[in-house]
Amino acid sequence: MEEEPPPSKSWSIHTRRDITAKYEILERVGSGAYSDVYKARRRSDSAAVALKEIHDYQSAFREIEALQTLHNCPNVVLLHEYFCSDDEDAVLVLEYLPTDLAAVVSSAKKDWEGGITVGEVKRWMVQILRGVDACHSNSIVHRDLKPSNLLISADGILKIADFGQSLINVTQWVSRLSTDPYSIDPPLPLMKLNGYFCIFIVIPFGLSPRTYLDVVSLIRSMTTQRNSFGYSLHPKKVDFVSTGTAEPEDLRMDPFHSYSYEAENGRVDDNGSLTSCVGTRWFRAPELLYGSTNYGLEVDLWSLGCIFGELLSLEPLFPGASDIDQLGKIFSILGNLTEEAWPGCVHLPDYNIISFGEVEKPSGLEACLANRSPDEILLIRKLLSYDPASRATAMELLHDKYLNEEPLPVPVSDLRVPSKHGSADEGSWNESDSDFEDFGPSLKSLIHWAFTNFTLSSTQKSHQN
Ligand SMILES: Nc1ncnc2c1ncn2[C@@H]1O[C@H](COP(=O)(O)OP(=O)(O)OP(=O)(O)O)[C@@H](O)[C@H]1O
Repeated sequence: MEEEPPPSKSWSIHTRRDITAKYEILERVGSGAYSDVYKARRRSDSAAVALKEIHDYQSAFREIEALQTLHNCPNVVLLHEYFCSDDEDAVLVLEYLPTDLAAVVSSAKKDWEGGITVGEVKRWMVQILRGVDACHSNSIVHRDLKPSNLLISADGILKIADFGQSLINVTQWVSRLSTDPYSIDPPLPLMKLNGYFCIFIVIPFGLSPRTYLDVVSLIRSMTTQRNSFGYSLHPKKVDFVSTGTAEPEDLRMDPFHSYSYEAENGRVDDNGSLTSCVGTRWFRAPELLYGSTNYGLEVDLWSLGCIFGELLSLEPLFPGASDIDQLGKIFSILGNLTEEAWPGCVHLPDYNIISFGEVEKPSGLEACLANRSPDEILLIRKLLSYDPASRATAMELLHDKYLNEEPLPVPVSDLRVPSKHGSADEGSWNESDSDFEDFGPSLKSLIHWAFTNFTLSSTQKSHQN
């Protein structure tokens, strides 16, 4: 009798000998816009791992770069290893984390009398802030912070995951350029940041995944040497940033901005136009909703405000059904976005394109966070500031009075950790839009962009001097 083909046959990951030799694939545990995630058992020691098969190579590279940079951060998911070849999807081997913060909120809402205790809320917040602080200290913008991307181990350790949209904040580095990249022969853009030399490389579109990663590891493994300008590169003090997936014109405006087609209901926008859509709508900062192309790490801080608000109220703060509705929901609570609230906001690309009626009496955060203490509301307000520069940083919040006074954060071992289940909210998370990257043109024009920017920075610097 002919044998039934195993159901796994259609899953490409099951045909990957290099992977199946080391890991026994057990079941699919999740999927996102770019990936399928499987639970697996490592054959050598039976440890549970997650195999994340990423169908978009740019997203895979971003995630690999970010997780390598953040390796050993206790509140960031651990990347054990990855598999990558020219003609197959990248597969990341991650520590397996069985649940997430969305499940905590959902369980608290449905099953926990009194919801999440203040001590628990504080412990979740501290863990999230530590993870975000690690990202931001490494100039990594996550850009898609939301409860379902905050994974949790069975013993209550929260870890930030899904760095597929993350980017290194090139703008910040370029503006802090303190050496002349043109003095290096052969020309290699070199930046110095906090005593670290950073090499700026432009990755051309079309480079095969294998070659890309070879280039990356070559740069990482550079040994100590003196270049013609007299700077020595220490292997542990060399990092790199890469880009190369957008039009040079676009990059000129925003080096780390990911231009994308916004997918609504699983399809590309009717007009097919490029948008500045990153992150999940409910957690998206107003500057992004208004099409900003020079945003910074602060977009994550707005998302944190939304996440913390949800931890306190067990409801999403701004559950917008479209981008316009999203802004409408924000204004109805916080008031209109005006020059008074954020000087310069009128210059946001879409500010004069989208108009809203005046909200005479915004309901205020107090209305959404009924029964919460003034300190809790104040903490959320520090994050949900319209002016990105006024948002509290993750480090500042870790020192916030609220988190350091009684009741103190409970020990991690006292946290209630629900198993992950199909919650009522799940559809809502999935409802979030996703981005499909558009890859850009030639290496030559990208390099041109990089050098133009470096010229500007150098010129600005010499003017200052
Ligand atoms: N390390 C892990 N351990 C256990 N499950 C995981 C892990 N990583 C991801 N998952 C599961 O897989 C799902 C999809 O993963 P992830 O969010 O990283 O993918 P994505 O394609 O980038 O998703 P999104 O559409 O949200 O951007 C997660 O919601 C989670 O359920």
